[in-house]
Amino acid sequence: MTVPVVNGAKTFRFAARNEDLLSEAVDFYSRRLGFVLKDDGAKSKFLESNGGGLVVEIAIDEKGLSSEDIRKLHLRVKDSDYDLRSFAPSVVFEVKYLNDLLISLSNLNCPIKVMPNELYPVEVYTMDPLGNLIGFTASSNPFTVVPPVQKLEPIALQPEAMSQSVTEAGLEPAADSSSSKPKRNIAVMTSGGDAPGMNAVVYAVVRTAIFKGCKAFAVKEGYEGLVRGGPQYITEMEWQDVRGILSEGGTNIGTARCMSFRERPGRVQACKNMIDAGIDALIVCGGDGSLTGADKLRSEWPSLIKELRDNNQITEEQYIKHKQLNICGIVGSIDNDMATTDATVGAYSALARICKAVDYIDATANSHSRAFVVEVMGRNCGWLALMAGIATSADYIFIPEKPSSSKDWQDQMCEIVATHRAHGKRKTIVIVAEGAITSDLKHISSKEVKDVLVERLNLDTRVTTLGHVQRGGTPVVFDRILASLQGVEAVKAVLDCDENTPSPLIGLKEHKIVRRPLMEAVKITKSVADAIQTSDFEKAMALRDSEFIEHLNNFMAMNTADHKEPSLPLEKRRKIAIIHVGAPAGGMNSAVYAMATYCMSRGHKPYAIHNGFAGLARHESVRSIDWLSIENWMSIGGSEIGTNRSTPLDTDIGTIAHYFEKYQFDGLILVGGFEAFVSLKQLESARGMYPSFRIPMVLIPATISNNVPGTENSLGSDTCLNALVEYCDVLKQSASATRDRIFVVEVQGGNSGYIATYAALATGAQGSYVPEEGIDLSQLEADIRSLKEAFVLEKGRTKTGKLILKSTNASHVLTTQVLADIMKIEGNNEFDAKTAVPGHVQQGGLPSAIDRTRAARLAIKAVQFIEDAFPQILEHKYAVDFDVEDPSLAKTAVVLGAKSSHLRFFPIGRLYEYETELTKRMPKKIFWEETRYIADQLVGRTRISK
Ligand SMILES: Nc1ncnc2c1ncn2[C@@H]1O[C@H](COP(=O)(O)OP(=O)(O)OP(=O)(O)O)[C@@H](O)[C@H]1O
Ligand SMILES: O=P(O)(O)OC[C@H]1O[C@](O)(CO)[C@@H](O)[C@@H]1O
Ligand SMILES: [Mg+2]
Repeated sequence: MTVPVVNGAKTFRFAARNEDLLSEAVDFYSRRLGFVLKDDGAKSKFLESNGGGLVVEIAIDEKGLSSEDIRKLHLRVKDSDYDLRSFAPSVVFEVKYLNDLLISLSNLNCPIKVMPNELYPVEVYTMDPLGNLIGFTASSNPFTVVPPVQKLEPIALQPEAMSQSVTEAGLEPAADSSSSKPKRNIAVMTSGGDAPGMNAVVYAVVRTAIFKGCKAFAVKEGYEGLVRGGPQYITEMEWQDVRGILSEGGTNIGTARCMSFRERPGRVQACKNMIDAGIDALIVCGGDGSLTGADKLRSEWPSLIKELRDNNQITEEQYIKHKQLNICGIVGSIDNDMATTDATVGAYSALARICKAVDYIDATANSHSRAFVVEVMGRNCGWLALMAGIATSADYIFIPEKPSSSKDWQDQMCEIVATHRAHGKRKTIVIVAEGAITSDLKHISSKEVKDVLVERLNLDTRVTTLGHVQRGGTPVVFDRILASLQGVEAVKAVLDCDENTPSPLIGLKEHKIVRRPLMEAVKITKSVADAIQTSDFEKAMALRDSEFIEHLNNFMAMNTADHKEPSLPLEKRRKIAIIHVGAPAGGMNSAVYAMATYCMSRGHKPYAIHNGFAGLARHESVRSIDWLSIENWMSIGGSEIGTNRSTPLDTDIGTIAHYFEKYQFDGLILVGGFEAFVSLKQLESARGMYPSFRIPMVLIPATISNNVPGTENSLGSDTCLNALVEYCDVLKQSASATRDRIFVVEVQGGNSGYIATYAALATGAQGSYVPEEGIDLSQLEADIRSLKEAFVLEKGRTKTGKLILKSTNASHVLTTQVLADIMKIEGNNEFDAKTAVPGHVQQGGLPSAIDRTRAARLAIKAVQFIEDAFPQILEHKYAVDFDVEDPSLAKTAVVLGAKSSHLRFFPIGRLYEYETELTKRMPKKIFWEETRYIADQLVGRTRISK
C-alpha cells in the first residue's frame, strides 16, 4: 500500500529542530531510501515564522511512501513506552490519508503514538532508524506552506479489506498480497477458569486472522482439545462462526483444566495433533496456569517435534515445516493475578457482578441492621476483594497479600466494625477473598469471620458466598473492548514473530495495549505465589503492580476515617471544598465519598458546595460533610450534592469569591465536564482580582462525553457505555428475532464521538457516525450497499441483529429518523430500519465498578495535590503584585487527567490555550481514531475516506 504525501506530487517538505538533525535526516532519507534531494540550499533556511524549524524539500515519486519505505523507516523501533510528549518531533511529514499510514505502521509493528501535542499539531508519532522522532499529520503540518489538495475517493480500510457482504457471507477473503511472509494457520484457545470476554477474544482473533489472509482455528476444551486432537477439537473457523459471540459470557469454544497436559506425554500428543492440523501459531487466553503451560509448550517444542520425528510419528517434511511454533498469551481470568498487566480479561466483569450483589445485600443488611460476610473468588490474589471493598465501601477486607497474625485479625476487624457501629452505621460488610490467610498461612474462612462478629460484637451476621455467579453473565464494556483490542494485537504479534522472538503476552498498561515477554510475566506471577507461601508478604506486595498498593492504602485510609488519629499535624490540616459542575456522570458521588473520608483520615475539613456555582451564589450552599451522611455515596448514581452547568462568570464571580473568602477554603476540587473545565479557567484567571481564588484547585473530569482536554478518561464514561451497551444488546436481540431489521441508535456525547466509537466496538455494530467525521454521503451509500447485500445473502437464515450508531451531532440534517428512512428506502426495502433513542438513560443508574474505583483513586490524588500545592501558593495569597502568568502558580490550577499512560496534573492555562477547541467544546486532538478502524475491521465495514 502507498501512503500519498500531500504537498506536491513530486516534492515534499520536512523540517527538523536543528541543522544536525536535519542533515542526518536528509542524508538518510535521500540516500538510504533513494529519494532525490531537490534543494540542498534550503537546508539552512530557518523558518522563524513556523516555530523555528529547518526545512528542506526532497523529491519523491508520485506514489509517495510505499509500505516498503515505511518498513525501512522503522528498523530501529523502540518500545512505545517512550514519553513522546516531552519531545518536539524532529521531522514532520504531511500525508494525505493519516489512517492509511496508521494501518501501515501497525501492520509493520511500528511504535505509534496518536496523541495531541500542545506544541505541534501532529497526530501520529513514530521513530525512524536514526532515532529521530518523526511526526505525521493529515491536516495541519506546522511546516507546510503548500495547501493540501483534497480529493474524495474511496479507499479500502486495509489492503486486505473486503466488503462486508463478502465477509458476512462467509466467502474466502483475498489473501494479503502486500506481505511476503507465508500465511499462517493461527489457532486460538481458552483455558483455565472461564472469564467473561473470552468469547470476544476468540471473535477478534478469528476475524483478524481471516482479515489478514490467514486461516483461523479454534481449539475446543482448552489443552484437553489439543491432547485429543482431530477436526472435532481443532476446528477451522470461518468469519460467520464467531458472529454475535462478542457479547456472550463464558467461552463458547469450551475450556478445561487438563491434567494430562501437565505431563510431557500429554504435550507430545498435543504437538502431534497440532502438526496434523497444520497449526503453526497458537494464541492462548487463560490464567497464570494456562500461560505457564503455553510457555512450556513453546520452550519444549524443538524437543517435542524431534521426539515425534525420531519415532516416525511425523515425516521429515512435517518436521522441517513445523520447526517454528509461535505462541502468544492473552490473560483471561477473573482473578487479575497476572504480573505485568494491569487488567485481565474478565476481572472487571466479575467485579461488576460482586458490586451488584453487595449493592443488593446492602438493602437487606440495612433493614435488619445485620452484618454480612461476603466471600469472593481469588485463590492467590486479593484484587477482587480489594476493589470490591473500595467500590462498595465495605467495612473490612481480608486479602492474601496483606494478612494479619492469627492472634490479631479478630481484634483489628472488631475495632473498626465496632467504631463504625458506634457512629451510627446500621450495617456491616466484610469481604473475604477465597484465598484469605493469616500471616502464619492459616486459611481464614468466612464462617470464622462470621463467628467472631457474632461472638465478640453480638452482631446478627450472615455469610454469602458469591461463587460462580461472579464468573457468569455478559462481559462488561471494558472486558469486551480489552478482549477485542488484545485479540487484534495477538494476531499481529504472532505474524511479527520469528523463531527467535520470545513469546509475547498481550497486556494492558494504564489503558494502553502492550506486548510483554510471556516468560517474564509467568515468572513474576509465580514468585508472588512463592512469596506468599514463604510468608514474605512484603515481597508479594512489592511484586504486585503499584496501582494495587495505591488502592490498598486508599482503602485503609477511607475505612478508618472516622476513628483513627488523623495522620497530619495540625498546621497541615486544610479546609477543602468540593463542587459538581455540569451534567451528572457516574462516579460523582463516589468522588465526594472518597474525598471526604480521605480528608478525615488526614485531618482536613471537607465541605460540599451544593448545586454548583449557581447554588453557591444564590443560597450560600456550603455544607460541611459529616461521616455518617455520606455512608453509601460510593455506590449511588446522580449527584447527591446537586450539579449545575453555570460557570462562575454565568452566575456572579464576585459573590463566589466572597463566599470562598468567608469560608476560608484552602483548596477546591471540581468534579465535572466541559463546564467545570471552563469554570476552573475562569477562577484561575480571576486570581489577580480575588485573592480567595489563590488556592490550589483541581478538576476531576467527569462527563459521559469524555471531552475534557487533558484526559483520556472521564468519570461517568464507563457507566454510560455500560448503560448504552446493555440497551443495544436488547435492541440487537429484537433485531435478530425479526431477522430483517436494523436499528439506528442515537448516541449522546455532544461533539465527541468517543461513546459512539467504543459502543460500536463493544456491540459489534455495523458502523458508527460521529461528529468528528460527520456523515459522508459516499460512506452512507457504501454502508447501505453492504447492509443490503448482507440481507440478500443471509436470506433470513442468520440471527444476528444489526445496529448502526449515530452520534446526535454527527449530522443535524441527517437526523436519526431521516437516516433510518434513507437506509430503508435506499436498501430497496430489503430490510426495515427503526430508530432508538436511549437519551438520558446513558447517564447510567448506579455508577459502574470502574467509575467507583477510579473516582476513589482520582479524589484521593486530588486531595494529595492540594496538600502539596498549598505551600506553593500560600505566600502569594495577599501579594499586591500577584502575577496571574507566573508559571509556578499556573501549576496550582490543574486538570487531573489520564494521558500518555500516566495520571498527571495538567495546568489549566496551557490546556485551555493550546489543546482546546473552545467553540466545539472538545480537545483539539482525539485519541480514538485507531479504535474506529478496529471496530470497522472486525465487522468488515468498508471505509470511504476523505
Ligand atoms: N505447569 C504447567 N505445565 C503444563 N501445563 C499447565 C501448567 N499449569 C497449568 N497448566 C495447564 O493449564 C490449565 C489451566 O491452568 P489452571 O487450572 O491453573 O488455570 P488458570 O489458567 O490459571 O486460570 P484460572 O486460575 O483463572 O482459572 C491446566 O489444567 C493445565 O492443563
Ligand atoms: O471453577 P473452578 O474450577 O471451581 O475454579 C474456581 C477458581 O477459579 C477462579 O475463578 C479463577 O481462577 C478462582 O477465583 C477460583 O478459585
Ligand atoms: Mg490461575
